[in-house]
Amino acid sequence: METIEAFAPAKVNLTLHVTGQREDGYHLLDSLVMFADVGDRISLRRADKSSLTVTGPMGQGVPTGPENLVLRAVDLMGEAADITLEKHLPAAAGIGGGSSDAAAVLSALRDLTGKPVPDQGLSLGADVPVCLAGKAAIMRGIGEDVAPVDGLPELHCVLVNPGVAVPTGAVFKGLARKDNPAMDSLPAQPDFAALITWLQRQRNDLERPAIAAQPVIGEVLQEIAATDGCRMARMSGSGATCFGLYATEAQAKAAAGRLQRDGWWVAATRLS
Ligand SMILES: C[C@@](CO)(OP(=O)(O)O)[C@H](O)COP(=O)(O)OP(=O)(O)OC[C@H]1O[C@@H](n2ccc(N)nc2=O)[C@H](O)[C@@H]1O
Ligand SMILES: Nc1ncnc2c1ncn2[C@@H]1O[C@H](COP(=O)(O)OP(=O)(O)O)[C@@H](O)[C@H]1O
Repeated sequence: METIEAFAPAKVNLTLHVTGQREDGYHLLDSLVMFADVGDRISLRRADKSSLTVTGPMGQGVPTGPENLVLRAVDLMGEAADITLEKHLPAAAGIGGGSSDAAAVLSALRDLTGKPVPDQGLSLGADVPVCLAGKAAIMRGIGEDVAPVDGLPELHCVLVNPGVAVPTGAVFKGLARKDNPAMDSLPAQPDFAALITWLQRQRNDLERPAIAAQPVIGEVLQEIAATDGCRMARMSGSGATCFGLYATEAQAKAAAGRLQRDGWWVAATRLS
């Protein structure tokens, strides 16, 4: 049977405004999301019974049982498959590793079988619909409302994770306010300078509670901001991964070199 190779890119929340809370406890978001050119790699083959092998430099500690989001994605599609998941992204890191893996599997099985993806995969996680869209988008609701955004410039970026896992639910619980202002409207077809100017006026509302839980995130942000050419530094998702944005690839690569520390995961990448 045919083996399919799929790429599951890191998701970066360039902004993350928490604008309210539903009765079931989930929070309403307003977030500009882009995708990196670093990510996990998946190979998948339909089978009579599902199996999963996890490999790769960041594979340690990733669940290999039915709780892994790739197996839950196969189940959701009513299929069975042998999967090898090569982990390059840190888990529980605010860059959607598990959600992006799940979305890659959903999309591969949708293409292979012609079956639709139930509810855009929302039942697997609030980040799955935007990962399934797989391109720059504004995400609203709890994550189910995804509006693709065209005309953004590619961004040179450094991602830094200090090796501490931050549980998403706990960070949301630490928010002082749930009803923060939404994003300003995004300028149409912004160039790099205009996008940076706009981004600097927006926020990640989860940064403060994440830093309270893991103060090292504050250090990471300061260290990124101090690198040559850094135009802005912010945390992605519920952390602990933070990003820096640069005008050139050379600056992003030089910054990645300077940010290497024992136990830190650092990647120079391009966001689109
Ligand atoms: C915060 C975000 C921003 O993109 O990213 P990550 O930090 O996970 O990467 C996402 O909304 C996370 O998406 P995902 O990681 O798929 O979340 P889920 O598994 O659905 O939810 C984990 C927990 O986060 C909280 N949660 C999540 C999403 C949301 N809109 N409101 C919430 O309150 C809930 O407590 C939930 O139990
Ligand atoms: N394929 C997967 N890759 C990474 N983590 C996974 C996967 N499947 C399930 N998990 C579990 O999901 C949790 C959140 O992981 P992840 O989606 O990477 O984080 P985040 O939502 O912060 O971006 C982890 O703690 C891990 O135990």
